[in-house]
Amino acid sequence: SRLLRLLHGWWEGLKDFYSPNSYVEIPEFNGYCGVDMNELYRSVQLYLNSLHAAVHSRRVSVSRAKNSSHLSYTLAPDQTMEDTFVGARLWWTHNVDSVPDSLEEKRSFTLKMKKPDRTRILSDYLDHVAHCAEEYDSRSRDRKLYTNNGHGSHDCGWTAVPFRHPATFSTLALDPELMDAIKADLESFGQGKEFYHRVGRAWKRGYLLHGPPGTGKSSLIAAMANYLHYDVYDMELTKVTDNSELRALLIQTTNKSIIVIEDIDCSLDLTNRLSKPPAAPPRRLESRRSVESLMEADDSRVTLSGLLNFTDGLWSCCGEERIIVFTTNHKDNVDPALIRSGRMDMHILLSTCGFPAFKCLAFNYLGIEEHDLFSIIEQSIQAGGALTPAEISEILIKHKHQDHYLALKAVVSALHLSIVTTFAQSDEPFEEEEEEVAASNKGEEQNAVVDNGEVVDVFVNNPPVNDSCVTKNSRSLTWQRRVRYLIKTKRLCEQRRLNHLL
Ligand SMILES: Nc1ncnc2c1ncn2[C@@H]1O[C@H](COP(=O)(O)OP(=O)(O)OP(=O)(O)O)[C@@H](O)[C@H]1O
Repeated sequence: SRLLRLLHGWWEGLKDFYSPNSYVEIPEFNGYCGVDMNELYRSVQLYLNSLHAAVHSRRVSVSRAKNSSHLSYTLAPDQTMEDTFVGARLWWTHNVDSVPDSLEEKRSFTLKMKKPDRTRILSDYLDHVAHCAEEYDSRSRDRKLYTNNGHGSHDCGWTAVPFRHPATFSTLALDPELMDAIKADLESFGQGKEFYHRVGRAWKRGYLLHGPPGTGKSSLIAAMANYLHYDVYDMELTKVTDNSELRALLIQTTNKSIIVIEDIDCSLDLTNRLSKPPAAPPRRLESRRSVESLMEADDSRVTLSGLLNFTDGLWSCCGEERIIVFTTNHKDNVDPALIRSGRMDMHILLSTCGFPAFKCLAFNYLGIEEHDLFSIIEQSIQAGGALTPAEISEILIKHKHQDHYLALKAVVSALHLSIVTTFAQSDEPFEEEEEEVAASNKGEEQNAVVDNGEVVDVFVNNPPVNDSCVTKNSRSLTWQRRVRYLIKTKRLCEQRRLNHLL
């Protein structure tokens, strides 16, 4: 058989010599032992998949991984597919040979091209294949949502589920300028490989999302992950035993991922750099690990310096293309060291719904782009009506089977209620002149009543937003001031009812 192999090799060599074509073999494994996977083989597989092997070749193998929503196509054995690159024609063939006395198979791709093209394009073409494969992989693979299960052992690491959050930048109700700024920042980060290498910085970026509950911090993270096709690592800091476990978790994260620590201000007492006990246990700290654990030596818990190292120490550079996101409802409660520029590069304030953001929600939930009540809603927001996107979404969901008018009227009522609530809580004094004018608007108190816990007010059908009264000295008194005055004098709703409402 040795002689036969020699003759075969000699014959193949002779054929190659006289053939106008050149052949490149790309085996699945490097060497003969079958353990060292050849990255290029996988790249070719992905590349051919990206060229829609299913369409361009007569016979393909199709597979789907467990829990995956994607079909994966590969050239069937002995099938060939043509490609072109800078004017050259190339042919890929998939070879699958059975290994004698074994159930295993030996797989490889053969690339055929004209001999002159080999020196001209081969190296560039293979770079192109690897690059396209990487792109395709990051766009088409199923992404994962990881969480640290926190059983206390250092090797427990992360557990993953498929990441299928539907939030995208088009479903997100956000100020358009802010949205554009975030998208531009993400894009420049995603394409920043060369830049980060050139300036000697780790290819990572930090975002601090802050704002009241229900303003879309989690939704924005999901939209960012969907936009960049990244995995998400949702780190529960209270489940991390100490700094070395934190480091171990960091090392296990993959490139192209977003590492999220939500509610950073109440995950742990990180403002306490010295080992003194905190005044009160942090809100979400488990009782077992509360005060006592914080009093222990630094290396037995997660400390601020551990977290600082996590975000920008040497270990944070062990991967590439990673984003770290902190969220908080109270930015002031977060240690400034943790969110200084360089660690948290972009601070994003998410707050109550502006009018463009409201329009986005109205389109998403009701499918409308315009409505007569929109102008009242816009004016009500300008007048101080403050509802979070979560609150507006709730109202729209509740009324989604009703007439659009009723749904939007409910939004107007809620906006006015929020104004009334704010004014009722304010103790800003009125000027005498304002009181005088407000008191003369008797009609309003008749119409503006509280009915069954809902504000049924004149403003819905008869928007008073721009309808300001003019005082004797030609000073205008806005309707908001009148509402405030009416509340103050208990004409709008007597205190008892207001209390009930609030
Ligand atoms: N900006 C937004 N655009 C679209 N929907 C939003 C937005 N903000 C909130 N929502 C809706 O409200 C729900 C809650 O929002 P989300 O969890 O993102 O808020 P959050 O700011 O992270 O709140 P928390 O601080 O309590 O975690 C979401 O499921 C989403 O439907």
